[in-house]
Amino acid sequence: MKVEVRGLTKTFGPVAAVTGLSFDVAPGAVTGFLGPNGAGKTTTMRMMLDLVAPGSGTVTYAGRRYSDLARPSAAVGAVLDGAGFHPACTARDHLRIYARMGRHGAARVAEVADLTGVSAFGDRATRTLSTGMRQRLNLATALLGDPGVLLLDEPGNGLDPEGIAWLRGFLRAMAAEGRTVLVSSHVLGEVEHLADHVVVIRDGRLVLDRPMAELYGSAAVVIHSPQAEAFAARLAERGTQVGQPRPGVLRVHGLTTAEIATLAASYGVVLHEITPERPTLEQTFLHLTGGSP
Ligand SMILES: Nc1ncnc2c1ncn2[C@@H]1O[C@H](COP(=O)(O)OP(=O)(O)OP(=O)(O)O)[C@@H](O)[C@H]1O
Repeated sequence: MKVEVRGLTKTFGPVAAVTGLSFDVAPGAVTGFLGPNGAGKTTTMRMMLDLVAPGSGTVTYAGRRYSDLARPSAAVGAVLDGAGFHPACTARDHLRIYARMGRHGAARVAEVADLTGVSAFGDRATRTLSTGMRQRLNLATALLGDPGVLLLDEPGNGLDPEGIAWLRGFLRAMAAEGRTVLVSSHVLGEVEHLADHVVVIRDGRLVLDRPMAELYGSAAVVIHSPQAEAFAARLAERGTQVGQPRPGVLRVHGLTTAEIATLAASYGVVLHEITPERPTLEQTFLHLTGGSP
């Protein structure tokens, strides 16, 4: 289900939280929604869920507004900051209550608990849960309606490295099933190995909206070779841009690792190491926007 955000604007008194914001979120992919603290990510996501009324602009899901969806929680699953649990409720009871409210069927409780790892602490009172466990429980709640769209506000908050790796794999699998996944983060590196597409906002305005692959389009390849000088001369002869940062090391532009390895083999050049140089998302962001993230 494609999500279309068009011309969203929201002011809180004198604060312009979001201004004329438009972007699409495509199905079958993970879109990273990035911006520094206070950029307007949460406000945008709240407007996407009809929790905050926009000053102007629209959000549609496959052409329909959130309020016009027949069963919103079966179409759009969301995890926003500050979701509350009844403290005395167990994690599993919390899921049961939400399953009943959304008319999702009792069998879904065990399914989402297994999917998200909540089963491991299902009998514990929610007040005793760690931040990471709460994140999992929020995610499980969002999944009860088996929604085609997932909107997640900083879902990595409070997760340990293992939890983050799990979340990454989980969200990639959700996208692979054809779902539309939007994940906000103020840590640009967090979505680096997760998102297919990035939407970056700052001060409530769109800064960048493009496929992740394009962010790395101009990356160089660094090679180590005992015949670096000879190889550099060969590459330069065929018009390839090549630099030599230090003896035995070359930085090659405009060729893939496979093309370089094939050329080296054809020239009888031994390579010890061949590494695509991927600038971090932070560096790329700085380069593209000329500001600090
Ligand atoms: N209810 C509100 N009343 C007044 N100002 C608000 C309200 N909600 C948000 N703001 C302001 O709107 C701006 C955008 O905030 P928002 O929470 O959307 O940013 P964010 O990108 O989610 O930030 P963070 O990464 O810190 O969560 C901020 O200046 C914030 O102070």
